[in-house]
Amino acid sequence: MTLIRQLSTVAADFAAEFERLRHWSAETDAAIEGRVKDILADVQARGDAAVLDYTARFDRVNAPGMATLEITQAELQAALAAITPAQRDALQAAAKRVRAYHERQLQASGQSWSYRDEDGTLLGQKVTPLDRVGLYVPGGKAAYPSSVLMNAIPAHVAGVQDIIMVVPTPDGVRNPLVLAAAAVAGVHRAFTIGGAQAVAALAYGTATIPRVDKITGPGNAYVASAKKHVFGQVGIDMIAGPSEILIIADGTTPPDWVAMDLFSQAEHDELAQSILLSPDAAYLEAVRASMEKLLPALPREATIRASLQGRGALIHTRSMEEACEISNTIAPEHLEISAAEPGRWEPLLRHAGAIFMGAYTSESLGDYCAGPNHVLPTASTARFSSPLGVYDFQKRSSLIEVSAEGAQVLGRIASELAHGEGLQAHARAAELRLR
Ligand SMILES: NC(=O)c1ccc[n+]([C@@H]2O[C@H](COP(=O)([O-])OP(=O)(O)OC[C@H]3O[C@@H](n4cnc5c(N)ncnc54)[C@H](O)[C@@H]3O)[C@@H](O)[C@H]2O)c1
Ligand SMILES: N[C@H](CO)Cc1c[nH]c[nH+]1
Ligand SMILES: [Zn+2]
Repeated sequence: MTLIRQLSTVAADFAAEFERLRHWSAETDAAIEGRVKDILADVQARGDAAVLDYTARFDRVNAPGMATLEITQAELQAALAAITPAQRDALQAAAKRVRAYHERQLQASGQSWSYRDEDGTLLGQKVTPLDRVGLYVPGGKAAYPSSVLMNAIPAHVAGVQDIIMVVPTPDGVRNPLVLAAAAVAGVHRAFTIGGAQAVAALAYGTATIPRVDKITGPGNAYVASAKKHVFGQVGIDMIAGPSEILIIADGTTPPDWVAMDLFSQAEHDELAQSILLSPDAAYLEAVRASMEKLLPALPREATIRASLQGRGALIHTRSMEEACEISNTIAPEHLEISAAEPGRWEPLLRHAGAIFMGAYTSESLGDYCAGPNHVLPTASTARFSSPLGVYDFQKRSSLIEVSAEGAQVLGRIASELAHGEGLQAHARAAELRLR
C-alpha cells in the first residue's frame, strides 16, 4: 500500500477525492456516544464507586478507594526533584515562555475597563477568573507534560484559585514528567483518572472530586464526546479531535524537514491528519522520497503509517495562492507556511489554529515551548474558534451605574420600548425614576 495519497488540483476527480479526505467527525461514532452516555449517567448516579469501576476496567488500575487515585502535592514536588536537571531546565524554560506569552493576553484584552458618559453614567466590563477549573491531560497512548503546562499556566495567569488536574495512568504508571509539570505549573489537586468517567466526575462532582466550573484540555473520542454532553452543566473550552498539520511549501525548505514535520502530528494518533500542499511537483516527489527514507527509523512508525495512509495527502496545486485557498477551506489546527517569504502568504490565510511561518518554525516548537498555546481548534473549527488562552479561564460581567441625570434620558427611551413590548412593569420601573 502506498504511504500517502497524492492528489492534483487539476485532476478531474480532485473535488471528490478532496471531500473524501476531509470527511471525518469524532462525534459521528454512535457506539462511542452510547458508551459515553452510560458512563456519564453511572458516575452521576454512583459517584466515586463508578469512577473506581471504570478506572479498573479501562486503565487497569484496581484502587481500593479514591484516596489512592489522588496525587499529593508532596508527590508532585518529589517528581520535580527526581527528574534529570536537563528535564527540569527544559520544563522550566518552556513554562517561562508559555507564561510570558499568556501574560500578554491578559494585558491585551483580559482586563476590566469602564468609562463615564457626559452625564456621569458609568458603563464598563468587569473581568473575573473562574473559581475552579478541571484540566484534562491525556494519558492513554502517550503522556503529555507539555499539555499540563498549556492548560494550567493560562488558568494561573487568569487568576483561577482552584486548578484540578485529571490524567489517566494506564496500569498505574504515573509519568514523572507529567507530575513534575504539574508542580511547575502550580496545579492544586491531581487525580489519576481519565476518559469519560473523569469528565463526568469533574462536571457533576463526587464525594472526592470537586465539581468544577469549566473543563479544558484535549483527549480522545471518549473525552471529546463526554465534554460535549456535559456542556451546559459546566463550561468547556472546545471539542478537540485528533491532531492535524497542513504545510504549504514553495519548495525552498529541505524535504527531510517537511517530511518530519508531517510525521510529527501523524505520530500522535492513527486518526491524525497530515497534508502537504505545493505548486512544485518535483518538490512533492522529494518530500515523498524523504518520508519513505525516514519513516522506518521512527519508533512510532506503525501509528504514522496508519495516519498517513488513512488521512494524509500530498497535493499538487496550480499556485501558492491556490494552496492558500485550499488551506482556508480545511481550516487546519496547525498551518506551516514553509516558504522563503512567509509574510507574503500569511495575509491570504484566514482560518487556522496556529500559523507557523518560515522554514525554521517547525510545528513541534509550538507544541512545547515557543509560547502560544498548543491546545487548538481541530476539524475545521478554526473557522469559528481560537486557541486555548487566558480568556477561556475568565468571564465578563457588564457594569452599569446610571446617574440621576442619565436616568432622565435612558428612562424615556426604555419606557417607550417597554410599552412597545407590552411590558408595563419594565416601563414603570424606568418612569418612577423620571423627575
Ligand atoms: N489538541 C491537543 O492539544 C492535544 C494534545 C495532546 C494530545 N492530543 C490528542 O489527545 C488524544 C489522546 O488520546 P489518548 O487515547 O492517548 O488518551 P486519553 O487520555 O484522551 O484517553 C484515555 C482514556 O480513554 C478511555 N477509553 C479508552 N478506551 C475506551 C473504551 N473502549 N471505552 C471507554 N473508554 C475508553 C479510558 O478511560 C482512558 O483512560 C490523541 O488523539 C492526541 O492526538 C491533543
Ligand atoms: N500537537 C499536539 C496538539 O495537537 C500537542 C502536543 C503535545 N505534545 C506534543 N504535541
Ligand atoms: Zn504534537
